[in-house]
Amino acid sequence: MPVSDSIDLDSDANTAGEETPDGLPINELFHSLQGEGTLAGVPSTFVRTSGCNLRCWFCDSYHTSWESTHAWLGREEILAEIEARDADHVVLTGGEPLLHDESVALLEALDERGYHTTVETNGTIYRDAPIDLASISPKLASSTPTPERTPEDAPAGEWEERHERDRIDMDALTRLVEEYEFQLKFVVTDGDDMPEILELLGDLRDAAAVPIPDDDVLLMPEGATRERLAETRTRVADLAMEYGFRYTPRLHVDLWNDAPET
Ligand SMILES: C[S@@+](CC[C@H](N)C(=O)[O-])C[C@H]1O[C@@H](n2cnc3c(N)ncnc32)[C@H](O)[C@@H]1O
Ligand SMILES: Nc1nc2[nH]cc(C(=O)O)c2c(=O)[nH]1
Ligand code: SF4
Ligand SMILES: [Mg+2]
Repeated sequence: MPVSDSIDLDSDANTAGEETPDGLPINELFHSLQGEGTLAGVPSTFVRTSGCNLRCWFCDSYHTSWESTHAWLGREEILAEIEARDADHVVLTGGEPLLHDESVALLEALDERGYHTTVETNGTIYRDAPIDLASISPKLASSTPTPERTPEDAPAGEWEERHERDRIDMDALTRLVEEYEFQLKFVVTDGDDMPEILELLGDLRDAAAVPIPDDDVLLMPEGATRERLAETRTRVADLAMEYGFRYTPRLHVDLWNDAPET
């Protein structure tokens, strides 16, 4: 059920506007199977924050980035919604969840309660928090919203420069891989993406004080719908075999296509 349907939007904590000290802008909160990465298939509660510092043209969470919509939920309300869902894995995603100071406090509260936490992040922001798996998806040049590749109704061109400037922060990436158990999950369309992935990995391996095994590098096919995935996934699986990286499916798209709260 959409969080906006299950929660009283008129309560003070949900007033749209400034970020409250103990609350987060929440786009949706739901129970599903982890669809991506090394924990694919694990029953998990997803907490999707609103707001992003990037604007990938392909973003499958349009309402957290291009057209940010949300309810404001207090920390205790979020915890109660999570506890009501009975999964011991929690996935904090967005939007970009690490934009928000409050994400740290939420992760601390989840850690105290014994949850396994995965944070889905674009890797541009480092925060010190109890994160069990940093699921980092650095954005390649092919994600940049050029005027030809901007979603319908979105402001054309406006975000191109900013996205291109901010999509890689080597210091943040380095700290994330050094401090947390991690996976690097690249969204791939075709072989043209591979030189940039190899270059980025080379730079990160030079910068980081920890090993970055190929086993922790995952190629994920670009596609927010079954139709689109049918075009990209075999090509991306072939690239994973060719380069010796892992392939990750997008199980939730196979199972539920682009339905919300899946
Ligand atoms: C919506 S993002 C939120 C977390 C964070 N902003 C990020 O990009 O990692 C969650 C995951 O979905 C991936 N993603 C978004 N749109 C996609 C698409 N069209 N095809 C494949 N993966 C996509 C992102 O790369 C990321 O791994
Ligand atoms: N089932 C499911 N698995 C996911 N893994 C990462 C997701 C995300 O949007 O961050 C996601 C999602 O949206 N749904
Ligand atoms: S960084 Fe993540 S949430 Fe932000 S626009 Fe890209 S895919 Fe969407
Ligand atoms: Mg998703």
